[in-house]
Amino acid sequence: MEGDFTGKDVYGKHFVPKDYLKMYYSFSKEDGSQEDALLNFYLQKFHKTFTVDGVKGDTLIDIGSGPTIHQFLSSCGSFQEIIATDYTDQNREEIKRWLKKDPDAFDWSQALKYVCELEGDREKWVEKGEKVRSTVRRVLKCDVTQVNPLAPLVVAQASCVTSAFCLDSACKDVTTYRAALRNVGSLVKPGGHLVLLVALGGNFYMAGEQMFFCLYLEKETVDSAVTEAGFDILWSEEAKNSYSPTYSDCKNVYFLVARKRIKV
Ligand SMILES: Cc1nn(C[C@](C)(O)C(=O)N2CCN(c3cccc4cnccc34)CC2)cc1-c1ccccc1
Repeated sequence: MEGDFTGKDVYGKHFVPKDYLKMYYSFSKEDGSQEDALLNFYLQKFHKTFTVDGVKGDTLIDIGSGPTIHQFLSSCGSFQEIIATDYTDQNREEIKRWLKKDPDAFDWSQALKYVCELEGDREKWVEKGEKVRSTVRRVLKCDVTQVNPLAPLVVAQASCVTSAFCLDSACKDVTTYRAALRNVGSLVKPGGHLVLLVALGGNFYMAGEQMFFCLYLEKETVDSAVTEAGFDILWSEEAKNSYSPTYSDCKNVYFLVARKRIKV
């Protein structure tokens, strides 16, 4: 089942955050389920990057945040400010609902508890939520196909840029993917870090009843695009895609941490 490229307009019109969040971010009731395994993988790798390996700095920009905040749970203690961004209004609104403690916001408590357990005290999950809320200061529009993805705003280069499942969904081919990686990489200051979470080996994913395009990527394609964008890959790790095959045909999920070369 292959999907045609899902243009930006399709996202804006047909992407329903609540459907997506229910499918990909609802912890199952029984521990250790297949679906949890993948979310736990991302949370463990963000924990390794920021809490164990100590990647830190002044500002972190998250590109293509979608309607999620799981990607901030480990980094919120390592940066003075986090800027969340997304292309679609409904995703930015979903993030703002959670930041404002709107009763209709998605319940991230299971993910908060999991990350607090990784940090050694599961009971600290309420404080962790408040820390995320105080660190995510701005929620901005982004478009990775623009040379300045945050245009018309000009934002100072950041110590770290993270991007989860964005470029693979936003780029129609590898040429566009390489260009988008250069665009996103331009937001990182020299010596700063780039953290990517990529779906590998697939063509589509579902959000509710709607099919969305996913660029078919292999690890080597991502690695060479990151290197050509001016970064040295520090480490990376793959995990099997344990989502139901009806959700997506992607084979693996790929976590990568890279550092921007300092031009001498
Ligand atoms: C899980 C998962 N989450 N997501 C992220 C998701 C839901 O697609 C999203 O909300 N996004 C990314 C695309 N995005 C964009 C779309 C068009 C143009 C954009 C221009 N700039 C920036 C962003 C743009 C808008 C936000 C994808 C998966 C997934 C992927 C493969 C297999 C299985 C699951």
